[in-house]
Amino acid sequence: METSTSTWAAYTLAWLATAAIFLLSNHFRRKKVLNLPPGPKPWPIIGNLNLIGSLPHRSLHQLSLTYGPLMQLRFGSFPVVVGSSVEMAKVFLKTMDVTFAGRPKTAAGKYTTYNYSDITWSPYGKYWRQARKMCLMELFSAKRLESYEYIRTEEMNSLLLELFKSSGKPVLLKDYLSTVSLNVISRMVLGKRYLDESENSVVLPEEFKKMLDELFLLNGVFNIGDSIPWIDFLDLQGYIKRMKIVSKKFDRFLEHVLDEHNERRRKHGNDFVSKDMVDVLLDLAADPSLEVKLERHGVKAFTQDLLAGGTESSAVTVEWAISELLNKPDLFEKATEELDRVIGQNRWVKEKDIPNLPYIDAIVKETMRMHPVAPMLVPRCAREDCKVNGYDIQKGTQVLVNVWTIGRDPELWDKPEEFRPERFIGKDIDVKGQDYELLPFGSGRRMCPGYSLGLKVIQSSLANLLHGYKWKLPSDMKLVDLNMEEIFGLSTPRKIPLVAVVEPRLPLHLYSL
Ligand code: HEM
Repeated sequence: METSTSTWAAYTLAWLATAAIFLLSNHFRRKKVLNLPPGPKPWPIIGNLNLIGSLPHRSLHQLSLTYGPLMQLRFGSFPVVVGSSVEMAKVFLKTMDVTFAGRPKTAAGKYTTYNYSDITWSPYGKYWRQARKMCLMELFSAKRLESYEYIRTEEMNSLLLELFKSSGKPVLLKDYLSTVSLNVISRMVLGKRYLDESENSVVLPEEFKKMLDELFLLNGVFNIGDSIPWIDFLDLQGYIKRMKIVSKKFDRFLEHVLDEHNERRRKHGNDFVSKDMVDVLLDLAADPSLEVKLERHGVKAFTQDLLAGGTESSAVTVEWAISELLNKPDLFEKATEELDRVIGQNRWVKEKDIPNLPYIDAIVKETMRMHPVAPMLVPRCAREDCKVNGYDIQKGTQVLVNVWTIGRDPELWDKPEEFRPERFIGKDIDVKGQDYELLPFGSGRRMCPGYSLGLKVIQSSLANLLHGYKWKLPSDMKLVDLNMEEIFGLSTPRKIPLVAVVEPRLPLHLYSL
């Protein structure tokens, strides 16, 4: 009996030893065979998170100077690959776009976008493809954008009037800009300003702007729990708590919007005509032929994406443009010389004038080169194991394309630290995802679907702000005091919002719009 027990024990031991050797050898063979891109050595548990500061695009830029344009790091337990050159951007966003068209799973996607039901965070697949088709055919078609031009003009006029009322006094520019963007997008998406105090709204405009700022920040931050999942429940930075709070506030607002839209639909019966983007989304949600059903939470998630995407980014870009120009007064002169020559002193700039204003266009491009709203785009994710430049990239690896680094590459740009719009004059470089040295909207399948709306709002607000007003810093501030630092989130605004003083520069009758 004793002999048979010890025989069994010996058998089991031998079996376990063989299994362990097999598993270990497999593990080492796999490790040896994988040829990962170069990168800093990761620490246990935290990986390379210790190397990432509060401005991650700058930290990764520094690392890329050591490890090259294709490097691999570990954020906690997850591999992250960073592309920092035109060639790498082309590989990730063009040549191998389908492979890298995924998005990583993040707490932000889960808690703030109805469990990845929006466009930005939804995984690559039928649902997302259908969403993009809706954007292309319905929401952002040239015809639809044109049909909303009158909204953009009315809102622009009210910005120009409001600024006139504050002439000579210090103004917080971003507040004015985000009001215009919010009103434009709100009227296009929701059918009315909604956030007017006079409209008895569920959320006041100031509160809504704070909600958007919070949403943008939380969608861009490095939440440690995303990288080290087993401590996720501790919510060490408190971000998840904040995500839940902000998404509850959005949900209350979006529920109200959908109820009102459905009520209007019921009231008009068969005579109902869709007039805004929520109507279009509700039409699609009711369409039985849709390949993937669009549920109520999907309509809410899309609506939130459109409101968020459309408000913050344009305001941030115009604020940076004016800040850079304040730093270089001679550029103001060049811009106003062009405006006076092309538009004249007796009218405001219209959207159709933009193609005739190459210097304004160059200022916008130069601002987007130096201050891309999303300096590393929105993270992508490898959908399968693959090879890039001979290196192995494993399925699930997060991919960042550092367009901030590309914008500072001295081999591409002469004196890249200088704000010089002239560099774009006579050059055939555009921002629409075809020229990989300038990708403020990304490129490829996941490129920003709202880019043409964003560009229209940015170009015409900047042109009119420069045409209609002289800009200076408040009298108690000198140029050297103008802090040009940024903060990181899903957008990258000025750390200290710009305060400036405006004086009208056109005949006064033009300001009674
Ligand atoms: C200055 C204006 C804007 C800038 C700089 C900007 C920038 C970007 C960038 C860099 C991306 C990620 C692209 C990628 O992953 O390759 C993106 C995605 C997106 N943007 Fe924009 N955007 C702007 C305006 C807008 C507007 C006006 C809207 C909608 C009203 C919008 C909606 C979106 C959406 C829904 C996505 C996610 C696309 C997807 O994952 O398929 N954006 N944007």
